Amino acid sequence: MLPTRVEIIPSEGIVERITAGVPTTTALTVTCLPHHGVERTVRTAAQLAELGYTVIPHLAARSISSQAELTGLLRASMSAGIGEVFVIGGDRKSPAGAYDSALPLLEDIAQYSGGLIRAGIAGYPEGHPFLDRGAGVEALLAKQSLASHVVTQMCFSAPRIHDYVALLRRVGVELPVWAGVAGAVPRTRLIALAAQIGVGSSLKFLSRKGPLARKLLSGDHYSPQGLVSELDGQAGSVAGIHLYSFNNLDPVPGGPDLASAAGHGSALIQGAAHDH
Ligand SMILES: NC(=O)C1=CN([C@@H]2O[C@H](COP(=O)(O)OP(=O)(O)OC[C@H]3O[C@@H](n4cnc5c(N)ncnc54)[C@H](O)[C@@H]3O)[C@@H](O)[C@H]2O)C=CC1
Ligand SMILES: Nc1nc(=O)c2c([nH]1)NC[C@@H]1CN(c3ccc(C(=O)N[C@@H](CCC(=O)O)C(=O)O)cc3)CN21
Repeated sequence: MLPTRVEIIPSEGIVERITAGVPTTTALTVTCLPHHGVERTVRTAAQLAELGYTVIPHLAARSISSQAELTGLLRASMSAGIGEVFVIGGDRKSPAGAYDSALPLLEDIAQYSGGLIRAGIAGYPEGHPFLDRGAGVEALLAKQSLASHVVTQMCFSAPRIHDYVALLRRVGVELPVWAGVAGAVPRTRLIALAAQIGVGSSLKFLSRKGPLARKLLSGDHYSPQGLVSELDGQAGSVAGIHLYSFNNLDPVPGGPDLASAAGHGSALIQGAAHDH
């Protein structure tokens, strides 16, 4: 069974919700949204790390204003026992400082942490709103010597993820790839979020697939369980599952109890299974 990490948004009250319902054995990643800022991400990640979770804060280059701010963020992370971050350009329209994309930030993280912090970088199996496929792959090639793994944008198709991993291997990207999978979130919210973050085309792809799409998107909640089983069944292609929870941490009514979840049999994945 593939290892799973659960992505959360550092919104008000999230630490309390997590401690109430998520076992400390669940690895968590904390997003960095433009309107939240990076300090909030690192503060939340440090709190959760001190409570015993393995936590990976997202550092968005365009939200970091200076090298001094970066060293402060790294110090706070390392003193909470955090040994890994996820580095992205970030959605901020104009950069807050000199870091305008992931690469220069990765370089400074390696330097200031003395190579002690691992870094994940983003991959786009479904394409990207403004990076064409070639530019996306070029960016990965430029970053790979400073990174430990790739995490994909939300994706809804196992073959598409496998094709993407094969493409990366062909062009010389050797990093382990974690497949980005949407959690058991309400279907209408998932569709709105997908459009917002630029994976709308991926959902259109699904809608062309007739009965399969209807099955995936039917019921109140999307269920990632089928996709996760397919990825599990093809061991060796992906290194793990990165579950975008969108803070939907509550077990779906009638689903299994999240607090008793183990491994990636997490209720966050299984919760919506009864929908189908
Ligand atoms: N996949 C994910 O989980 C997430 C993706 N994103 C968004 O995906 C985009 C690419 O980020 P990375 O994959 O880290 O690429 P990157 O930072 O390595 O950049 C690749 C290329 O895109 C340009 N670029 C990056 N962010 C930009 C932006 N906001 N506006 C205009 N140009 C930009 C860079 O200058 C560079 O030429 C960003 O907009 C990022 O915010 C944001 C958060 C999470
Ligand atoms: N372009 C891009 N930006 C991202 O931030 C991002 C990706 N792609 N792809 C993968 C994940 C998905 N992410 C998301 C997407 C939406 C929300 C979201 O729920 N936004 C709420 C605001 C939440 C809040 O302020 O507490 C919204 O209504 O916009 C959070 C993280 C973060 N990641």
